[in-house]
Amino acid sequence: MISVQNLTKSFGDVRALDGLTFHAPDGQITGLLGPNGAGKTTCLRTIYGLQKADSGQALIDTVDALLDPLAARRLIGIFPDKFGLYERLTAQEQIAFFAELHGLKGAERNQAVTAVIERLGMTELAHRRSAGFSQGQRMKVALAQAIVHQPKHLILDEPSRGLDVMSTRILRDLLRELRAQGTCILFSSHVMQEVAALCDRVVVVAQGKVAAEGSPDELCAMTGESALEEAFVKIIGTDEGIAA
Ligand SMILES: Nc1ncnc2c1ncn2[C@@H]1O[C@H](COP(=O)(O)OP(=O)(O)OP(=O)(O)O)[C@@H](O)[C@H]1O
Repeated sequence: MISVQNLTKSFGDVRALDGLTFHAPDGQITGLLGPNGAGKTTCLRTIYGLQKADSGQALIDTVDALLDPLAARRLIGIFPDKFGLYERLTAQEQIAFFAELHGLKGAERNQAVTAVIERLGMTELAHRRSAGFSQGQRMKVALAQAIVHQPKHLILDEPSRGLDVMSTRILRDLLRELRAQGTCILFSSHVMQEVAALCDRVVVVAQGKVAAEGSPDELCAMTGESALEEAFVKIIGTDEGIAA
């Protein structure tokens, strides 16, 4: 479970997070939906312990990410907004490196790496260096890195950007499978279709705070709209920064 309480964060005059509070339960996919600049990435970076909030609390199970960012990170798999790969490493070496960072060693590490490569259908890529990989191939390596240690929590920042239909489907199938296994999945997006297709719960963020939350159906009912896109526009009062 990931729980965010009253997070605030300012960059100079910009208030990126302004008392953000929400809860992402285990075994559910929670989507942070908001226009450009709403504070989604800042929130995810805070939960992952990459950024210190000015005040508030981000709990991963019982671990406070602001007090103990390293412990928080161990409980989470992260699919970041910009995934840099080590171009000289093969996909397999790259994934093994991340497995080691998460404390897996020897036979346990090798088994975990082989399992994730098979699960994501990457066998043909495994021994190729990542220089020259397509966007979809890069996505698979980044995803494999994020889940190789079988984290109980998975955070994804705009996961389907730049992906073709096949890669998007692989990603969605995997997220649904992980949800069924009880993983707490939190992802940010400003793509309406992605959120409507995947999320059990949607947290609508605008100007660093929660503007509304609920299932896609609840948000539609709340606003008297039949489509999530229209509901969203009604909630935040503009369609700027949102993709269908
Ligand atoms: N390191 C930083 N320095 C200065 N301002 C920042 C920094 N990081 C974020 N901001 C500002 O904080 C606000 C929230 O940014 P954030 O990246 O969290 O939004 P977002 O919802 O992820 O947007 P997008 O959908 O465009 O990625 C924006 O106004 C942004 O310009």
